[in-house]
Amino acid sequence: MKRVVAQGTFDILHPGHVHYLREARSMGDELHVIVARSGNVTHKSGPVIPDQQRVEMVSALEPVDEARLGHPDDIFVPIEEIEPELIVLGHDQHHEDSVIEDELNARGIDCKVTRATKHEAAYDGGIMSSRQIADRIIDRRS
Ligand SMILES: Cc1cc2nc3c(=O)[nH]c(=O)nc-3n(C[C@H](O)[C@H](O)[C@H](O)COP(=O)(O)O)c2cc1C
Ligand SMILES: Nc1ncnc2c1ncn2[C@@H]1O[C@H](COP(=O)(O)OP(=O)(O)OP(=O)(O)O)[C@@H](O)[C@H]1O
Repeated sequence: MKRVVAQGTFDILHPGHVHYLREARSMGDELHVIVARSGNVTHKSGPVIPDQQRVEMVSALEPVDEARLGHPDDIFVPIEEIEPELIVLGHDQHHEDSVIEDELNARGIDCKVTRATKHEAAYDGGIMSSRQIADRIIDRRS
């Protein structure tokens, strides 16, 4: 069984998320998803959907075998628990591949890191970003 890990905020779901999770799942036999705690989403506006609700929605997606809320302080704790062979970073995730690889090595975790591809909308008007969906809601409701 090759376990693969994907991760992210997954605030307002869209086809870009489905693409990423399908691609990550295709790289192994079992897909585990770590959902970022809102307190750890500091590089952009925090999610509007509560932590447990984002986990519930990600768990319901077809490529996902298991989704869990991330650790509050140490992002490598769930990795140590899951013991994946591969971590699949999203195409635009701000984490540096080499920094994660170095920390995995430092902790003696035998796990590779790769990056997924970007998904473009397959039709006119598709919105492939939670932030853009939120912006449109604000725009249309104000
Ligand atoms: C390998 C890895 C493990 C992560 N584990 C956690 C975690 O345990 N807890 C958490 O809150 N976020 C975790 N994250 C999420 C990030 O710290 C960051 O919040 C996440 O990339 C969300 O931003 P994004 O949706 O823009 O990618 C992890 C990210 C990576 C790459
Ligand atoms: N269009 C897309 N194509 C491929 N992967 C995507 C796409 N959008 C998001 N992802 C991936 O899904 C994971 C979770 O993404 P995230 O929750 O940051 O969504 P987002 O829509 O990019 O958010 P925001 O618009 O708020 O920045 C990340 O690994 C990200 O790279």
